[in-house]
Amino acid sequence: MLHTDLELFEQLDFREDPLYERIISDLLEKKYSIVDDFFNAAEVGILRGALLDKYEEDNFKKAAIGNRTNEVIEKSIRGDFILWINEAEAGLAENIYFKKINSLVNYLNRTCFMGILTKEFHYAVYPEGTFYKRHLDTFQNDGRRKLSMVCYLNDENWKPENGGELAIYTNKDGVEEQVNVYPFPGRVVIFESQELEHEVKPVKVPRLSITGWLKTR
Ligand SMILES: O=C(O)CCC(=O)C(=O)O
Ligand SMILES: [Fe+2]
Repeated sequence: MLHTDLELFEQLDFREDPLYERIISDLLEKKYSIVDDFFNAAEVGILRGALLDKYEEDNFKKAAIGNRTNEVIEKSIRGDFILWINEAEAGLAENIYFKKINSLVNYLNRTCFMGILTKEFHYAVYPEGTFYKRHLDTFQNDGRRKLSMVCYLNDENWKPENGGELAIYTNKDGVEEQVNVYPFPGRVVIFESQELEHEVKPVKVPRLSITGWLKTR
């Protein structure tokens, strides 16, 4: 087999990353992965500050269901407010975010041929009393969504009693199981968009996050 110098260089350059390897094996095994402290407290603080500034400037809009050209606002299904993030216009906070996400995406593309070409992310605020009923993310009519990623930006005092847990419904040999993921700050949950139904339980204290999708086209 012939190698160009570049290919050889890329192989030498490759370093196995234990965290990313764990995410990949979780995804293969159970279709989801939960990583605590994907973002550290300082990073979460910066991201939360950026989110709150934009929220207070009234830049968020009620989230809709359906795809982006055929949106319907349905409060009985979801009650969050969102702001799409444009990577080309990313500020300091968003750059911190994308740096880490891009590193993961590069690793996934390099090691498991996932072919992730595009991403889309939005900030989300779930005010008190809101929720997002059980759904599949392809419900958004977007079959290109492969992996869903949610990063929680709540403050360090977040308690399970605040509600707003993400319930992921898994299926083991035809038996459904519910996995509850509490939205602790810095935690990231990644799951297969087309495989796992999930819901956000009613929140009792405003709940902050960045949600996004890694897509094949
Ligand atoms: O915020 C979460 O935990 C999940 C949000 C979600 O399911 C979505 O936006 O599609
Ligand atoms: Fe979802």
